[in-house]
Amino acid sequence: MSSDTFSGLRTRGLTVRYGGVLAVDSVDLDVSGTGITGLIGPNGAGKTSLFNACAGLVRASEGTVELFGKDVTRQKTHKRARNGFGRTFQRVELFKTLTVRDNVEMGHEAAYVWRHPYSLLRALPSERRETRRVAEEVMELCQITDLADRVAGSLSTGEQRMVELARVLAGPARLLLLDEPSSGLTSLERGRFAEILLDATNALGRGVFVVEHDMDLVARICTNVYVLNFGKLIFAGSMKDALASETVQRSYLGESVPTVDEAASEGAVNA
Ligand SMILES: Nc1ncnc2c1ncn2[C@@H]1O[C@H](COP(=O)(O)OP(=O)(O)OP(=O)(O)O)[C@@H](O)[C@H]1O
Repeated sequence: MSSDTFSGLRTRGLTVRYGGVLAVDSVDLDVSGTGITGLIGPNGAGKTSLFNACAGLVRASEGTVELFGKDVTRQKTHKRARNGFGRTFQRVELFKTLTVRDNVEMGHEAAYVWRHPYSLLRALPSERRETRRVAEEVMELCQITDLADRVAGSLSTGEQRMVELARVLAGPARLLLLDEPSSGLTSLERGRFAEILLDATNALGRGVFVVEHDMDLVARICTNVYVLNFGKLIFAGSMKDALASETVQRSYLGESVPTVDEAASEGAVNA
């Protein structure tokens, strides 16, 4: 691995095997801690396995994972979270019986628990004030302030996705790993999600690494993209170049990938 410090997520030779199945084959990533980077590929390409190996949910068979200059390859998930990772899952995972505000505040309180576990019982008044301030700020950015007192379980999937985003933004993570955030959303909701994600991560200076099947959404929000096929990286570069790449088009044969012209005509490519 090169010794220079990289501000984001860097993997070298990252490999994941499940018994005889080679799910991720010696992948090198340099995902910036700013802007939005996509990870795409056909079903079974190894995207979730790669994501999980980065977050520490799956053990790397070989290779290294570095986060903001720190080698986290042997660290457990919660330690990687302390080093800057935030994560959302394919299925929305909120505390369904709590209010939206409580869910979002919990994203912020997690940072205090690491510093002093007693905060679970009693937070300092200054911590409570800061938690409330941050929660209000991210709810505003995610346009869910009017839902703050609603119970999370009573919301639509689209609304719950925004709460999930607000919760991870309320935390200390510098790089957010979003696993298919548009899953279960209508096309109208996807457009709104894209706008809010771009604005909120820009405003807060966070980086995003996103696995997403919806190519229109990927083309709209991602500056750079990695493409996996059969566990191997087959493309790494700008979104514009990915849309123009024959290799990428071939790996998606049968799936709907917007052409460069289509993406540009929608004002989509975020170069
Ligand atoms: N726990 C597991 N045990 C054995 N094989 C697995 C396991 N998880 C994934 N695989 C296999 O590893 C390969 C990559 O799977 P993975 O879920 O990472 O791909 P993916 O690109 O995320 O797919 P999808 O887009 O369908 O979610 C596939 O061949 C899959 O069958």
